[in-house]
Amino acid sequence: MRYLTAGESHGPQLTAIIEGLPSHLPLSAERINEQLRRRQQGYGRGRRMQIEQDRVRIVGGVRHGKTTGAPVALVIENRDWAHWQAIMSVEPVEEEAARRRVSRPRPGHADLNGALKYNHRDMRNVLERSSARETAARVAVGAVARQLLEAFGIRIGGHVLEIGGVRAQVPEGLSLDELVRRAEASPVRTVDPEAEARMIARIDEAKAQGDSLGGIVEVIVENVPPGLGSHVHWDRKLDARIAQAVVSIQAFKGVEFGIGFAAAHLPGSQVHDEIAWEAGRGYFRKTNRAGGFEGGMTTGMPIVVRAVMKPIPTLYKPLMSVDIDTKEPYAASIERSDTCAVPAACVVAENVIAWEVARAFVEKFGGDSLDEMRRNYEAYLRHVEAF
Ligand SMILES: Cc1cc2nc3c(=O)[nH]c(=O)nc-3n(C[C@H](O)[C@H](O)[C@H](O)COP(=O)(O)O)c2cc1C
Ligand SMILES: C=C(O[C@@H]1CC(C(=O)O)=C[C@@H](OP(=O)(O)O)[C@H]1O)C(=O)O
Repeated sequence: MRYLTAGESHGPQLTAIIEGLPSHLPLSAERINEQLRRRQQGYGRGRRMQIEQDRVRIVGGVRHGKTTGAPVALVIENRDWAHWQAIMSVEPVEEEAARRRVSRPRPGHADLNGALKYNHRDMRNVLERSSARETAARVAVGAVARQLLEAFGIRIGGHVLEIGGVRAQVPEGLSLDELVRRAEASPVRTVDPEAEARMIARIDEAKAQGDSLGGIVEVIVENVPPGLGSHVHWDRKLDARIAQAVVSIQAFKGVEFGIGFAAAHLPGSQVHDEIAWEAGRGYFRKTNRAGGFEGGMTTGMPIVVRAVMKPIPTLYKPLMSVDIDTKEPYAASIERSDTCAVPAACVVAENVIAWEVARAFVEKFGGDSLDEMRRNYEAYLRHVEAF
């Protein structure tokens, strides 16, 4: 499976095309909208989220509620476009004022690198596409993948572990259902009410100071069969694909699986997971420090991914930059901006991970029709059980 997205932050719409979904998959626009709605929430976002009410339109590949096997095309309109039509016009615009030209690149954003690379003296041409507005399209794509995974009982949940240095305590043995229930009820998507209050206070403080905050999110995927991904070639390792997908989210800078970076300072005996077998359960690991992967393949234990988001680059109290016209030092441009988008980014991470797991699932079990996939999946489960 593959997908492409197109569209600018303040253009008319975002567009996504997904190719390679099996036929006969029931696909609900409402379930996609549910993920889009989740992405728009979260304490610390700016005014743009009050303007948008993201809803998907399925404009290809689905008939009478089910996929046909043809590419699935999705559209999400930008309500803000109404205010930006002249600035974002596809046709040439004469007046300078109608351009809202950006000439002072923001440290930490894509502005300067993109301008140098694509030879744009107006950095709006860069920021419009580098903007995390594009994550709405990726969440819609992930929400489709999620519906495929759920048809096979695979479930995904996420929560915020840290914002601005405030770390949540996650109770031992919390079920995925309970974790999701608590995170959904929290404005910062955390399971720890005490940390929640301190995270909110930190966001308020940062906002008052014209500053911004990052954090850490955790995503868990349960009921995954063993053997998704492959050890035989670098670009088929599923943990590596997930890492690429997560770090491709705007402002994400790092990813770890299971105990992650702690593996660097622990001896092997405290890092690797002992293998066991029980009648009725088959093979399993006694612990899950590996976070669900060995050799680039799923072990059958839950996939556990943590990822770091840096603070938002646009600062209301801007850092110094250079005006590309005068080459003089100037405070960077101020575009309307979020203070902290970690809770929203957690939803993005869930959905890009859903996509990668679904892609590996289709590779393993075939992607022409859902029935065919199910036959292959069930035969494989019988093979694993008998092994
Ligand atoms: C959900 C979400 C919302 C974001 N909102 C903003 C924002 O309001 N202002 C901003 O400057 N950056 C925002 N970012 C981050 C930038 O898009 C990102 O830092 C930029 O594209 C540069 O890419 P890089 O940080 O991955 O290097 C957001 C990121 C995410 C995931
Ligand atoms: C639009 C979204 O996020 C945007 C991501 C973003 C950036 O620079 O990444 C900058 C802001 O854009 P604007 O200036 O229009 O408010 C955010 O609102 C969204 O998440 O849907």
